[in-house]
Amino acid sequence: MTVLRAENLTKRYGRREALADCTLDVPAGRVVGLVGPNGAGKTTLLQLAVGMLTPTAGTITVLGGRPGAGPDQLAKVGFVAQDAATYANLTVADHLRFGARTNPRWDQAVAGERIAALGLDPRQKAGRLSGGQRAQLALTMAIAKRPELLVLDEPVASLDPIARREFLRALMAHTAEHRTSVILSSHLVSDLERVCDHLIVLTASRVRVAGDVDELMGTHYRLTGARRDAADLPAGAEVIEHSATGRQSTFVVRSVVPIDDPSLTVEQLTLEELVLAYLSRSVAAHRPELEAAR
Ligand SMILES: Nc1ncnc2c1ncn2[C@@H]1O[C@H](COP(=O)(O)OP(=O)(O)OP(=O)(O)O)[C@@H](O)[C@H]1O
Repeated sequence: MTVLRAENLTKRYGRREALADCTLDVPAGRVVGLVGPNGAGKTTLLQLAVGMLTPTAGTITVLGGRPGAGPDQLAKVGFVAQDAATYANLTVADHLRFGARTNPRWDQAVAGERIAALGLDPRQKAGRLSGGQRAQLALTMAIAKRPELLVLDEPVASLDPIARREFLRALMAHTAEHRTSVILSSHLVSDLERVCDHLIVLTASRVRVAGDVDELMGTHYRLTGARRDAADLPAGAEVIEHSATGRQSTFVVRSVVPIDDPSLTVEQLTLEELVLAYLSRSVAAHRPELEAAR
């Protein structure tokens, strides 16, 4: 089953393209990491997925339905926005009561346990919580809804390192137990490396690469050897990043067939290195003088 399918999905604000020609097919049951620089279009894609925005062109379906189309669709998707929106004048307990009234599959036990484990005072008003505590409250609301898909826009950005680790651990435990699909955006690639099994890299409004992490790790390589042009690499190797020092060339390539060239040293990449290669390619494309100087 597909959790999110997008075909030529485009969102424009006037003449500015926030997302362009995005085609994706994300299988269910994955924890998807959405990564890209500021302004790449991550929030736009997530808001299209939950129905807060409508496409300018193209289509998007989530769990087989149109995002935001009616109560059934809304109940299936939990969303935590970048600013972890909560109601400043409502207490933590009010939030849980509100969640129980408005969500048909609400799990009060899960909500209560999480609030207790976090040490949050149920009588505290949300406006008096710290940014990180508000993020935790918003995540609790989203989890207790028992959604089939959790969409989290930079959920750990406001958390300290320990809280971040706990947050991701709780998220993983929950998704494993309830088989929830998750799409989360983050700038912290090392966090994504720990928790994600599917990756989408978005730069300058476009999807640069998307796929299961295992598949991506098995088709990307670092090649090092005597200085040469990209044209002299084995057939089928798509160059993602290229640098040269003195007599040596280094390439990050994507290739579906194994690289068999004794004049090259072939190494596996970490997920972080793979992501950085795509991000730096996008920087080079926007600053051609950098590429020329390499
Ligand atoms: N309401 C809006 N009106 C006009 N332009 C917008 C609007 N919302 C977003 N944009 C533009 O769309 C582009 C993508 O924005 P988006 O918020 O999706 O990026 P992002 O990848 O989530 O960035 P960040 O990592 O900084 O949160 C940006 O150029 C942004 O300025």
